[in-house]
Amino acid sequence: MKLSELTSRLRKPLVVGSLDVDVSSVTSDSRQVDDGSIFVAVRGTQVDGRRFIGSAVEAGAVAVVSESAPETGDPTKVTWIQVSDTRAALSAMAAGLAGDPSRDLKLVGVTGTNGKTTTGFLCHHIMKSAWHRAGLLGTVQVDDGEKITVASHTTPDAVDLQNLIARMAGNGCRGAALEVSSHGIDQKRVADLAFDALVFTNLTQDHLDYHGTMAAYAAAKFSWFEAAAADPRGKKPVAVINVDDASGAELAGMLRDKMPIVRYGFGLHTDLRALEFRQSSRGMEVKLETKGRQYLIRTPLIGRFNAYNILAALGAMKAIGVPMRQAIAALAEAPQIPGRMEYCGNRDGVSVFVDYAHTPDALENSCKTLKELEPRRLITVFGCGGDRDRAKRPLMAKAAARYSDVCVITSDNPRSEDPQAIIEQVEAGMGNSRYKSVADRAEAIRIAIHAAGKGDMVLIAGKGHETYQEFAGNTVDFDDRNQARIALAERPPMDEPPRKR
Ligand SMILES: CC(=O)N[C@H]1[C@@H](OP(=O)(O)OP(=O)(O)OC[C@H]2O[C@@H](n3ccc(=O)[nH]c3=O)[C@H](O)[C@@H]2O)O[C@H](CO)[C@@H](O)[C@@H]1O[C@H](C)C(=O)N[C@@H](C)C(=O)N[C@H](CCC(=O)O)C(=O)O
Ligand SMILES: Nc1ncnc2c1ncn2[C@@H]1O[C@H](COP(=O)(O)OP(=O)(O)OP(=O)(O)O)[C@@H](O)[C@H]1O
Ligand SMILES: N[C@H](CCC[C@H](N)C(=O)O)C(=O)O
Ligand SMILES: [Mg+2]
Repeated sequence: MKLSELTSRLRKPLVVGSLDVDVSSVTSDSRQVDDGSIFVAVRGTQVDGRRFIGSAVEAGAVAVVSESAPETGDPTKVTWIQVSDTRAALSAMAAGLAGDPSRDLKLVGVTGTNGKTTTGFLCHHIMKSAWHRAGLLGTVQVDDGEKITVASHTTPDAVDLQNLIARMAGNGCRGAALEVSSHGIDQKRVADLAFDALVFTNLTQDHLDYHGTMAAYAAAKFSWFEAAAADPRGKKPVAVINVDDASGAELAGMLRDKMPIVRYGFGLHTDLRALEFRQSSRGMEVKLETKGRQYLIRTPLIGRFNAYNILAALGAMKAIGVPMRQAIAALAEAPQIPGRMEYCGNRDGVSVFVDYAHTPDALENSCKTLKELEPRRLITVFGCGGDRDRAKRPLMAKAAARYSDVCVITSDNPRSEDPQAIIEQVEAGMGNSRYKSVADRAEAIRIAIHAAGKGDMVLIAGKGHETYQEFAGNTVDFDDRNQARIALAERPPMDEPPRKR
């Protein structure tokens, strides 16, 4: 492709050099530059990508995109393009090179603090049952329609994203579900995708390390909807919004005259309304009303929060034209979503669940869900990630303490932080509740499962599907589910009642 075909997509570029150049790829990482690449020098959160312009040119870059005027290099050899927003330029060029693949399939995007992965999996499952092939992209895995691979980000960078969507379309996927993180929106990773349905699940505290304030965090989420309303890119996108959530209601108000909206929730003034919800340890039933008709949904998922995720998925399916009855039938066979309320077995009457709750709201929801199943005691093992929102640590403690009989505070992914210091910040929120702190996560899981008695439930929260634990400078293999199974298998024998002579 000629460089000129891509620069036509940029906002007011200042070009020094020739546009009649063949280009093969675009990247913001100098380490991925090849002959014919365009190097986009992004000023990142850690380093300024302009530092790598020299090495990118040496590696074969034929064009450099930067927010500053040419400084190095020879514009007769390397074309220099100055723009005001390099992340936007990266996204626009990536879409151009990939051939705007989001036009070729129905694309559902899901944003919100909690529930993106779950809703994404549900949409993917329903689309697959309706259309045979569908794509999925999110925190846990990527399904390109032919192969499933492990994901590195919730929302990958614009180049990987565009290429993955192109692969899905090429593999015959008629639709795809994509998790849209606030980082992804803010860093314009999704800026050049045309969505058919944009789902908003909820907004509660997380990621303040990145966004600074809840207002900025909300603004990032809202901007994705506003952009789609202002520039639908040839589609007629529908916003699917949880209006029981205060931010969701605010968003629906903002979008009222700008795009079609499907409002969902348990409250009145919804287009998809849950009327009743009943659960057991084996699944739940939700009675739903839409357009004056009632439906009964049966699914193996549990938890009121999952009733919301089901409404979100059904709202998205409605937006992309999957018939309601077909979608509901598929939900009866909903898959186990890795690490989301995943049942890990029962021994001696002790049952163990692993869940990815790593925000105050999620932890409260998962503890409450298990407590509602009336265990003798709920024992919760959890910790908080390092190098992430610190303000959520005592709040997660408060949420866990509220519904658990005993907590075991441990390490999540400490990353560069001191594990003990994180634990102390968690302890600050425990109040007078019963807890024990054990920094070693395997040991904490073992202690919780071995201390449990008949009728108790153990919840291991925070890491869900993760198969590693990240410490300063080293990442080790670690899987809560395996640790839970090991601890269950190694449970010491229960005290036998004394035999009568
Ligand atoms: C804070 C954050 O979001 N960082 C992401 C961001 O990095 P950045 O733009 O700040 O990059 P940087 O490290 O400062 O480097 C600046 C530029 O120099 C380039 N560089 C750097 C070194 C070099 O030798 N050559 C070179 O060209 C880099 O490629 C980059 O373009 O863009 C990178 C490329 O897309 C991401 O890999 C990186 O994710 C980091 C690893 C990360 O941990 N991100 C997390 C917080 C994240 O994105 N999470 C969200 C939400 C999770 C959820 O709630 O589900 C997600 O979507 O996964
Ligand atoms: N709709 C919801 N509302 C509140 N909590 C939820 C909801 N759905 C799931 N949860 C809780 O949040 C945890 C994470 O769920 P899920 O992975 O679906 O969210 P996510 O938005 O993808 O999270 P992440 O941002 O980390 O990728 C679950 O394990 C559960 O405890
Ligand atoms: N996508 C989230 C996942 C957090 C998971 C938790 N285990 C942690 O490490 O804090 C993040 O990167 O903030
Ligand atoms: Mg996710």
